[in-house]
Amino acid sequence: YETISCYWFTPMSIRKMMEQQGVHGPKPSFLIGNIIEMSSLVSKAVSEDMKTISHDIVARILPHFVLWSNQYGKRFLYWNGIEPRLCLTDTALIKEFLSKHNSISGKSWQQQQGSKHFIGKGLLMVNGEDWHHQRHMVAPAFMGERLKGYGGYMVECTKDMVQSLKNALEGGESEVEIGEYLTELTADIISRTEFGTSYKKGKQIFYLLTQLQTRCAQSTRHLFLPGSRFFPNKYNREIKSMKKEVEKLLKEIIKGREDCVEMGRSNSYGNDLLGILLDEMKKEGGSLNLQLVMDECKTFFFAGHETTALLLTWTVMLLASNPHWQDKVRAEVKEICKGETPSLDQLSKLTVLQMVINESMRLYPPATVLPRMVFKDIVLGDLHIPKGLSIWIPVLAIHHSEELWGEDANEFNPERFASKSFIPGRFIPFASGPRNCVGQSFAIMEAKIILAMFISQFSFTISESYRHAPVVVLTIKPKYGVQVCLKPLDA
Ligand code: HEM
Repeated sequence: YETISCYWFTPMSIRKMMEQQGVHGPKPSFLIGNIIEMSSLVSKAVSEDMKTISHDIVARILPHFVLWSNQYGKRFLYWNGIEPRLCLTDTALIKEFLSKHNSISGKSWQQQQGSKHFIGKGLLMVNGEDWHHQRHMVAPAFMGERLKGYGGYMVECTKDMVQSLKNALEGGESEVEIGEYLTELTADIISRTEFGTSYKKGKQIFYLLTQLQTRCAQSTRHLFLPGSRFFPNKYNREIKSMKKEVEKLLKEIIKGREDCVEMGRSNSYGNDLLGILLDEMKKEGGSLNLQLVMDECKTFFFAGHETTALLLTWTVMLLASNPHWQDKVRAEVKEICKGETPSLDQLSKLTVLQMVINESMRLYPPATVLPRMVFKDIVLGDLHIPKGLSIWIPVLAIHHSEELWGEDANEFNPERFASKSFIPGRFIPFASGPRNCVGQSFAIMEAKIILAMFISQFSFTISESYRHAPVVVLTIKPKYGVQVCLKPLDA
């Protein structure tokens, strides 16, 4: 009875309840919901590259949203397998939901299962009390003086990237795929932030983790099918051995720190994120165990590495194809930083750069959707939301809405961020409310340092070989990377 109730009665009663409130949507098929329709719409939409560099990408990335919102209105209900999802684009309701109902909503079972082998019970995937506790423990690592302390790593790592780009140019290359360089750079930075001097081993761990993430995504593709996690799976053995390898390396770093303290060579576990986690693990009554420390390290790499690399890659693409804005940013950096590497005080004065970064995250938000499951019945505006319903916030569609941003919503126009008075809730690249991105200030500081240093060393144009083809694989990516032609400015 429980199984039938879980797979049939409960979803159907949720559907009926939402229909009574005027929320309709596409008819679901038994067990698979609307998954087949969704994936065929998406594969058709991305089957061809875009003909020009147009930012009108909602119909390409979220074709199901476009189809169903035209058919059923701004709020509609669709089914990810047996999981009913309410699509919500009303910015006032989104703001209310993310700020007021955080304690009784969170990550769904499907999301947790899909990521359990690579980030386990780290901050991104936990709910309730565990989330509250973990968030309060790690948040100080990304605030105030500690945050400022990471600036030096960011500058050092960026200098290395600038040097490798110069070497590539001297070696005869005039065109580079900038995404590769920026991904390597953000991996370096997060590895130093987490592991300090052990960052080389940290990076080795993270390479393995990236492979593990791909394997986990492949092996959980059918998770929406009830019982599928028990199916024999060709990836399972590989996942197990990669996970073991990652955790063996993490344990080696942790053991090294413990030995240093025990032998009296150091009186603390370190000033980096790992140090904070180990302090909590070692303190009397501390709530962390070794597994959680490792899950948290993996989570921060996963959440903070690719997102920032993509923000940077899309921003370079936008500046390469909008030379007027590239010149404006360069002039600002020159005026404020006077040819030196940017200091932390100068970063807040780089307002044109901040406007460009915002516009880049508006057009290409690395996290295109925010799914949150509701664990208790709630009232949200005029809607009664039953427990078990997922709220699905299509960030990309909200960021491109003409109703919210005006007729030029699909154009690159950083000027729109010159005024700070914009409707709350319509710009949410880092989510909002208590469960927003804990690394938001870190990411902005990192992006500003890297872009300021890059733009004062090189001028760049988009290469003829660049093919505009944004696709979503968890985050929004350029399918073939971003090829730019670089010219060193000091040449
Ligand atoms: C441009 C860069 C970034 C973007 C656009 C971004 C975006 C987001 C978003 C939208 C969320 C909410 C996800 C959800 O609840 O479903 C999130 C959460 C999170 N982000 Fe970021 N992020 C960025 C960079 C970073 C960095 C650099 C770090 C770490 C150093 C980081 C660590 C995290 C963590 C740990 C969470 C989970 C927070 C929680 O659940 O309490 N992020 N991020």
